[in-house]
Formats: sequence, C-alpha cells, structure tokens
Amino acid sequence: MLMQVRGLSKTFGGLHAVEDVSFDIAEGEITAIIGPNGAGKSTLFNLITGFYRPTAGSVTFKAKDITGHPAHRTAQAGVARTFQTTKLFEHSSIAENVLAGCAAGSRSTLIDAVFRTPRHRREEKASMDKTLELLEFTGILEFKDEIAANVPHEVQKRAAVALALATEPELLLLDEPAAGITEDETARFGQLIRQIVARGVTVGLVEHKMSLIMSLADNILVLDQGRRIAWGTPEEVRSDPRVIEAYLGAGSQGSTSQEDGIQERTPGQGA
Ligand SMILES: Nc1ncnc2c1ncn2[C@@H]1O[C@H](COP(=O)(O)OP(=O)(O)OP(=O)(O)O)[C@@H](O)[C@H]1O
Repeated sequence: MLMQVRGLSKTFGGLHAVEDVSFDIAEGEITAIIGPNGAGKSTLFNLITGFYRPTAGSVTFKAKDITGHPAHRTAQAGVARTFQTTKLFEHSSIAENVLAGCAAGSRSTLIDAVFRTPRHRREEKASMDKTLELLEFTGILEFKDEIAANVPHEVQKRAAVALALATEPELLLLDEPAAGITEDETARFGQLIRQIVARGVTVGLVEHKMSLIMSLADNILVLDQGRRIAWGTPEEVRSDPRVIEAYLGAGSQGSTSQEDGIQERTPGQGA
C-alpha cells in the first residue's frame, strides 16, 4: 500500500470533524473521497497532507509513519497536493509558476546561484526542460508566457497540477479539481488525471462532481459527519443504501433511483 490511514480523527473544540477513519491508497490507482457538505473531506485531506495535526490515528506513506509531519516534510516525502481555490503566483507567468515547483527539489544553494556555478546552470537548464515538458503534458504550453492571473480558469487549474507534478510526487492529491469548470472541461480534466496515473503517479481526489468520480475512481471512500460510511468501487458505493441516505439526508434535490444512485451536488453549495 502506498498510503495507509488508520483510525484518523480530528476534533475542533467539541466537534468531531473526522472520526476514526481508516482507508488505503493503493499504488497506481485513483482513490476518491466523497460525502455531503461538512462530511469532513477537506479536514481529512488536510490531515493526510500535514496541514492539520490529527487528534488520534496514524498516516503511513511508503511504510514510513508520517503522522503529524508538517506539510513541507510530507511534500518532501513524495505527497503533493492542489487546493480547492487554485493557489498560483498570480503576477508570475505560467512557466515561472511551474519553475517554482522545480526549485523546491533543487539542490543548488544561494552561493551556486550568485556565482552561477556549473551546477547551478545545469540545474537551471534541467528545471526549464522539466517545466516545458510538464506544460506540454498538461496541455498548456501555449500559455507559458502569460501572467497567471490573466489565463482562463481551466488553464490555472492545469498549471496548479503542473506545479504539483514539478515536485515529482509519488502521490498527488487533488482538492476539488473540477470545481468551477464546465462539463467539457471536467471531461478533459478526467483524461488528464488518467494520463497522470499512466505517468506513474498515484492520484487521490476530493470531488463533488459525481460524473467525474464514477467514471474515474478505482475506489471511493464515503464520509458522512466525519465518519466512514462506505468504501468500495463506484458500483458498490452507488447502490449502497447508507450512501444514498446520507446524500438525501443532506438535502439533495430530486428523487434517487437505483440507476441515478447518489445525486450530484449543485454548483454553489458550500465551499
Ligand atoms: N478549522 C476549523 N475549525 C473549526 N471547525 C472546522 C474547521 N475546519 C472544518 N471544521 C468543521 O468540521 C466539519 C467538517 O468540515 P470539512 O470542511 O472538512 O467538510 P467537507 O466535507 O470538506 O465540506 P465541503 O464539502 O462543504 O467542503 C464541519 O462541521 C466544519 O464546520
């Protein structure tokens, strides 16, 4: 197992945001985390990426205990993430943003940079090559010199993925990658996620768009009120009465048939 999460819990005051959650992320697979608003998805994401310290439980990555490690150490271990609201350097170009991700793994020092040592020049060239390859891979090479704030939302989202991949992660965690993009863009993003896995990077994602999850995920973890209520393949989860109940109970609109299974959340609800 690439990542093992065991009995993970997080309380805020008296509130159990995540309670005793266990699941595995298998190498080469796509694992999705779903659940109604406030189910604890973001909190769980923040726990496994080192942005929050758990109240209890453990996170193991490549057989090493990384429980409670701060975010930068978790990233160094090989876990990269994107954010619900894309965090780019808005005033830098798309290429400069991705280069910043490459720099995170650079070994050259400030002295190397000041004196432009051969090592520094070699690393600079390697970083630029890697940046261009990642921009091509994510389909945004033509935007490389554009200022990040000026490019379409879809391009920003792809740039955030390129930036995360620049750190050469083994596990990439995507926080609502399809939020705020159109259906066509979402389908194209799904293809990109498959290509990321084909590249050898394991993917975990939190997402509300059921069309994307159901067509993409190997396994789905379903949370409700902080607890794990289901785990399985899209087919297993879709027809699980507890899952349907959790979504209906959370106020989804419309009826649910066996075929429809759980309802897609309408845009604009929650964060
Ligand atoms: N920093 C915090 N301090 C206090 N309470 C928090 C904090 N972060 C989350 N919570 C609470 O923990 C619970 C789980 O929230 P979380 O954001 O993890 O859910 P979610 O499933 O990601 O929801 P959404 O789909 O709306 O993004 C909620 O009741 C939320 O109000």
